[in-house]
Amino acid sequence: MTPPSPAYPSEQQPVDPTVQPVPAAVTARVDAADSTLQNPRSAVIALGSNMGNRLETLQGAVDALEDTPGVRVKAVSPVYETDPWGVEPGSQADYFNAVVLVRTTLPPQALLERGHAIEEAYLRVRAEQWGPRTIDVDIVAYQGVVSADPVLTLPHPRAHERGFVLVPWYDVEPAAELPGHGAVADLLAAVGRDGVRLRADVELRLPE
Ligand SMILES: Nc1ncnc2c1ncn2[C@@H]1O[C@H](COP(=O)(O)OP(=O)(O)OP(=O)(O)O)[C@@H](O)[C@H]1O
Ligand SMILES: Nc1nc2c(c(=O)[nH]1)N=C(CO)CN2
Repeated sequence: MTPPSPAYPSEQQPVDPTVQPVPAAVTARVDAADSTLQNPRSAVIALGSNMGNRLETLQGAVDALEDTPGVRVKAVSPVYETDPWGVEPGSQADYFNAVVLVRTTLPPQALLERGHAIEEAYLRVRAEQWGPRTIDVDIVAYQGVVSADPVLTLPHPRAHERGFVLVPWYDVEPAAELPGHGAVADLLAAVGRDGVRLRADVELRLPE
């Protein structure tokens, strides 16, 4: 009878058969996430609502962003009441719009997913493009990132032509630049403030 073979070959370290080698791509992703954690990025988020209690919903979205691990809300713009953009005039209720500046250790895709989760929490229905909604959370810009990926296009592909984004963004960050498009101040001068009215009687709270 042959003797049982030793548990480990005598000249080698014990090998745990349940441990798989970590692929280099995974190591690179973990390292990249580590460096993001130590180095928060700034992002600009546009909020819009034209169904239900618009102010309460916008405030809920601001609070939900602040409650997100890895997201700090740094500034919240005044609230603007705006004509629905991109649709037949009078076909939808007016929007409340605002812009939020955040610092985040989340990568762009995770920030988008958080935005979608907030939309779902407010029972947003995606029935038609530019249709009415309880809440819309758009990532306008993420640091200087430029990407044509349709799942997350950065900067937002239509931000530069939307007064309802540029007006509140300019309020909270007058020197801002939209990557690939130039200064927000110049874009705003070109687009104008038509259909974007300050609602000085309401305001969003910056979470403590
Ligand atoms: N920068 C971005 N911010 C938010 N969503 C984006 C962005 N870039 C691409 N998307 C994608 O766009 C898809 C449609 O988004 P959404 O339903 O909010 O469009 P919309 O608000 O009707 O129109 P618009 O994109 O013109 O604001 C989302 O599922 C998302 O994956
Ligand atoms: N005024 C206004 N119009 C819009 C808005 C919005 O937030 N405000 N969002 C849209 C799709 O993102 C389409 N049209």
